[in-house]
Amino acid sequence: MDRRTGTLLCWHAERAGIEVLESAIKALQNRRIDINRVLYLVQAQRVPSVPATIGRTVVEPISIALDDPTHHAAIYKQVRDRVLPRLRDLRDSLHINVSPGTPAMHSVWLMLHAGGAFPVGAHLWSSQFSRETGRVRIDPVYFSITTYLAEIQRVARLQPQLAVYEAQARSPSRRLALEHLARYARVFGAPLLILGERGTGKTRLVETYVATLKGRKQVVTVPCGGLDSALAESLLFGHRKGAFTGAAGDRQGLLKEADGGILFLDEVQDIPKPVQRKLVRVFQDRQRRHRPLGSDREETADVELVCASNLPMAELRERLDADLFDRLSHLSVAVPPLRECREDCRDDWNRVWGELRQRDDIPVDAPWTPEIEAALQRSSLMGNLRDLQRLAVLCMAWWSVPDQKVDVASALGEWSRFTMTEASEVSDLGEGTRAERVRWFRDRLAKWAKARYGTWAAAAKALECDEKTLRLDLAAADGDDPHSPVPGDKTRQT
Ligand SMILES: Nc1ncnc2c1ncn2[C@@H]1O[C@H](COP(=O)(O)OP(=O)(O)OP(=O)(O)O)[C@@H](O)[C@H]1O
Repeated sequence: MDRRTGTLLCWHAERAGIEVLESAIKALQNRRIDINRVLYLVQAQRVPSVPATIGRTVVEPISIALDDPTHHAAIYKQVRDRVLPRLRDLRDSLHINVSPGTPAMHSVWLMLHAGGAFPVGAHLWSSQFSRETGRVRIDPVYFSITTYLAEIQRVARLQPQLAVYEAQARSPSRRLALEHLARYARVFGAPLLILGERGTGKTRLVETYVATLKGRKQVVTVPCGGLDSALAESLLFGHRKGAFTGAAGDRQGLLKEADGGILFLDEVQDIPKPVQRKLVRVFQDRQRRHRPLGSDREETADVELVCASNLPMAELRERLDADLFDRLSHLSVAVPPLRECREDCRDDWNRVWGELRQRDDIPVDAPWTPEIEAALQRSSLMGNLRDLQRLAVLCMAWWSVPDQKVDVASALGEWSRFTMTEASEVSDLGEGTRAERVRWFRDRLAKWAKARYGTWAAAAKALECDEKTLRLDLAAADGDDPHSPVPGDKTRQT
């Protein structure tokens, strides 16, 4: 093989000193690459004494202003501005030793290489001192852009960049709900119940926030709607071969599959009643005991249980087996609907936009005009985040590339046709009999007041009733007689 000449680019090794450079030059020589020039990056604040030559190799120090050698962005900027312009003519002759320097410096080399910032034919090397041979060996780094892309795609498939609510919500009601969620999710072993209208982001909260708080990566989500009894049982608990016609082999249930993680029962009220009875045992203690269909042995699993429902608590209680309800409702959090946290609408809007934006010709920033603001403030937003998603895709559809703006009137026109229809179908006054609606209203008023004013005392003061009245309004929604007079509540004694 022919000998080649080239330029070596690397950082000065703070701790090991100039020997690292000498060894790398020697190791490359052994690979028939003669380095005739070194571009030697040194930190401006600590310029070491650098020889003008090493053998026949000329050493050109480049002083880089860096306060913090672990600061990726600062390193990236300095290298891009001060170093890349000096490499332009080094086609097929640039060699970069990525080893000296901090991990942040290594990452910058790799990132620039992946982005195609170096001249064609640039080689990356990694040098290591071998204790066995007492020598430095140098190996090529095969890190092509496709390696990066493959990794990015793999990660994106496993865990897409999911937008999540800001931990510091602006509205008191969402802030309170998230505070409760954080507090409750940290009680390990106890089931957690999350209530909220459809589209309030319950599933997302469980799969991101709750999973992090509980320190469990894997979340096995079971959408419980539409499962018949036999299917639900075999899905959750598994079955043995021959347990029923068509059971050709043993099958592990989702409870076992979620071992070490979280089992999330979404729309838990839809689990068929016979299976609800069997779940009581699972919720009973931390061993999550259950019996696969056709098996005479119980199995256990180390699983954190989380349930969600879009029903209010009182209705959920009616739909669930009483024992199951008792066990799963100890720690419950209600995620407020968007119309009760309008202060958060703009942040939500930006996140929804960011998540749905797929094309580069659509702007990164979500459009925000007085008309959009007014619509989001006025609408009842019965679909919650899904209403924002609908508006976002409509704005994208009505985005005009030449004008670089959205035809807001058209997008909003289409949008309100849907949101109006929904609003008229869903009553803002609850459902059912007068008594049920009154109970529903009192419950919401009490929750809203507590969230709005922070404490029961402050809420009672603002509403000019006593604290006990408000607390009883909550209890009433959980089943107490709404018509029984509450002492001290002047409004209801009339
Ligand atoms: N914080 C967020 N920011 C932006 N988008 C979000 C956020 N949380 C959830 N979403 C999106 O909003 C939609 C509704 O979220 P999700 O499915 O979690 O709600 P849900 O309360 O579980 O609804 P349902 O009860 O109807 O299943 C999803 O498409 C999700 O992608």
